[in-house]
Amino acid sequence: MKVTVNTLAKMKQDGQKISMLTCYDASFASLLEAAGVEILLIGDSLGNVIQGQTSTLPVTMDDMVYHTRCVARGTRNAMVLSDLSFGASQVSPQKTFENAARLMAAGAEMVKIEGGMVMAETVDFLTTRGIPVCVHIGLQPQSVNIYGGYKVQGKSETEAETLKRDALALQAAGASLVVMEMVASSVGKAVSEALAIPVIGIGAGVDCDGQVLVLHDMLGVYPGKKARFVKNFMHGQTSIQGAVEAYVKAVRASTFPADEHSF
Ligand SMILES: Nc1nc(=O)c2c([nH]1)NC[C@@H]1CN(c3ccc(C(=O)N[C@@H](CCC(=O)O)C(=O)O)cc3)CN21
Ligand SMILES: CC(C)C(=O)C(=O)O
Ligand SMILES: [Mg+2]
Repeated sequence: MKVTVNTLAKMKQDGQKISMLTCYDASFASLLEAAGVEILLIGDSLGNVIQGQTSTLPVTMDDMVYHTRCVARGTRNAMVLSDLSFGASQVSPQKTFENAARLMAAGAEMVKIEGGMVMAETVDFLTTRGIPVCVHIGLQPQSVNIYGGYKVQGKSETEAETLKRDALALQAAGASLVVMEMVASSVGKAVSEALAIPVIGIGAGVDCDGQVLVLHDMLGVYPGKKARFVKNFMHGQTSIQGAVEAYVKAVRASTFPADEHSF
């Protein structure tokens, strides 16, 4: 059955964990959805894992549209979610809509935007005009040059409160989904409990409503630096299908992420 915003909302209500993985092409799209992955994210991490860049900043909207088309052709039931690339969502709600519309025309069913409270107006603009939005809070990789590195976010009590306040404001603005990256497990739990919409964590602890990893990280084929939140699911498996099924099973059973993958 087709995974929609309603499916995801019901899964949160029923306490069923949501599995999400990044995906960049049609062959992996059909493999991932056959293994039970609910959401396929065409992430701008394709800059790192497909293009060999050292950050996501050089990725263009043309790149995102191309990979979204590839994934959409291989997908029947999973939800297709695409990142807006750096520069595509920062200028104005109007320009963001134009870029998001390109992704939707290419086969995306929801778009993801990095940013906190500052993106509330944009979230409202898109969602009132037909485009469901996922907001990416906590560590926002497109802001790596502001942070001076990929660092855990929401460390102090006040920062954690700001994160929760931002998430609530974005939900009120119409967001359907949250991705929360690299925050303490206690923050992941608090934000997931505070929100009605599902929160998908990456390095945000086991108490989020779902989990996401970069495909190449969880298959152990990315040659770059491995973040603490990454687990190689090929260990003990003899096929990629088996590794992805093990990931889905671990997310559903809340055995991933373990403490060793959390902050
Ligand atoms: N292959 C890949 N996997 C990713 O998860 C990913 C990308 N690429 N590209 C875009 C962003 C960048 N991300 C990153 C990149 C590095 C760290 C990292 O080095 N983390 C360290 C530092 C922790 C700290 O300073 O406290 C870690 O040990 O987790 C984390 C997330 C997540 N995204
Ligand atoms: C790490 C995930 C959440 C992402 O945004 C990406 O793959 O680009
Ligand atoms: Mg991204």
